[in-house]
Amino acid sequence: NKLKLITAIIALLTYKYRSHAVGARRRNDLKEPKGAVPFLGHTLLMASIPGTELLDAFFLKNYRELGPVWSISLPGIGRMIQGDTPEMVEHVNKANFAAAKAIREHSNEGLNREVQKILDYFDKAAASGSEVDFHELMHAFSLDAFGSWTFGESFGCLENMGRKVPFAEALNELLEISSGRLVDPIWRLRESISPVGTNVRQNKAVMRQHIHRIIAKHREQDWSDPNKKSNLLMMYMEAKGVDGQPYSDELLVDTMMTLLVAGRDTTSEAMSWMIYLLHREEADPSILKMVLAEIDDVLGDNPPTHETHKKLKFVEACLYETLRLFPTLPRNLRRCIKDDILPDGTKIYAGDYFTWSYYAMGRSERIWGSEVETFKPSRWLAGERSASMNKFNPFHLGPRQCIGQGFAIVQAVTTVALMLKNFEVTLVEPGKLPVYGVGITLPMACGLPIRVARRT
Ligand code: HEM
Repeated sequence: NKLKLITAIIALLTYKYRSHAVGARRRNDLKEPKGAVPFLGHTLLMASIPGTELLDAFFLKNYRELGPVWSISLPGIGRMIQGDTPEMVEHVNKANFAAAKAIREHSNEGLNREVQKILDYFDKAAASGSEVDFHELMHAFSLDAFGSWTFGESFGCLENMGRKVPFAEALNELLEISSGRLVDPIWRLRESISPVGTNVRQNKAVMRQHIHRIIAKHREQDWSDPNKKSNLLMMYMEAKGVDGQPYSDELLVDTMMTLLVAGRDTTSEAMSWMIYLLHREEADPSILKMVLAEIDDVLGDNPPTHETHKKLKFVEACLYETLRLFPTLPRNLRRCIKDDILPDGTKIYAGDYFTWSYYAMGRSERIWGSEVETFKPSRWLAGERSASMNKFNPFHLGPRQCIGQGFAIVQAVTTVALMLKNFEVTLVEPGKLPVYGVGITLPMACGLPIRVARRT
């Protein structure tokens, strides 16, 4: 009898979960990619696609074949409804989030100092004719620039290219591990029984101790000195939380870690994709010409300042256009807290995930029309800019907008402007589209080899 009962339960469960994952609701009203299996839903399908093809071979493909609304189910996660229209993304994000305050304070001085290190590095590479992995260089630079701006102290990655910087190593390893979690529903179990869990703890400790040291150093300085140099960490140390109390050191460390993780790869990878798009074989040469003309005109022989960067409108437009084609935060998601109906009538239930792909939206003919494939910075210039922003913002719009947007734009625009003002860049493989890596952001899996020559 027991055996019969067990068989009956298994048969019942197999019937119930015949086409979707355990824990997810069955939805006949939603389109789904073919390939779901009992209990596991779309897990095997997703796992069968190499991470380096996931955005194109899964998200973009399904968007093109199934339309802007479709859905998958994954065990341990549940139902994920993918909705890639500006209206749906806006609707879901109108939830009651407290608006984050944008970080507007940043110092050009620290940034210019870090960019100078790249120029020195390029000078050596130009003299020796050697290749530079631009993608790797940008990762190192962004971490240093972030340290300079946030704590008034660089991490020294640029000076130590090719050598190990413990903080950077720990960060890289942690980012890689967290990217792996995205495609592995049982990552908790895997990490608890493998050395990966220990790695996570050790790397976190390296990073946290470093930031604790910097906080302690800041506490020792004379805060009454009117000439003291301020930085972002000091602003947080002076701020008070909702309870009226200053932030604890643990919270300060968490905050710095969050900013670091949110800001380093997104910005550095954006610069890599931008340099690629401006110099690839099929690039329209008139665009680079306009970039150079603007840089020469605005910067002349002076270092960039807050004022000059505001005038580099075409360079900024190139950055936005880069982020349309290669959004360095390629996907996003929200967990719905209440039952809701999307603007197209699709029902979404509490506990379901709503997900959207900036990558698919940036490449959608439905949204951009026939020139979707063209790198056309002018769509982000006055005249077309607000229409483009309404369709898509790679920094997100509304209350959950990226708080580092201002910093990212200043950093990317200033850095690219100073590099191109001084150096002519050539891609080693101008006809080859870099393969993107697996990640929360959009890295180049094999880097971006370039050569540089002093611009005359
Ligand atoms: C090209 C560079 C960047 C891109 C494409 C980007 C993109 C985004 C996007 C799309 C969001 C919204 C996430 C969500 O809604 O869940 C976001 C949030 C955020 N970004 Fe950025 N970001 C960039 C650079 C930065 C930088 C430099 C920093 C820090 C200095 C930063 C800090 C943050 C933080 C803290 C949030 C969370 C805000 C919140 O949840 O209220 N980002 N970013």
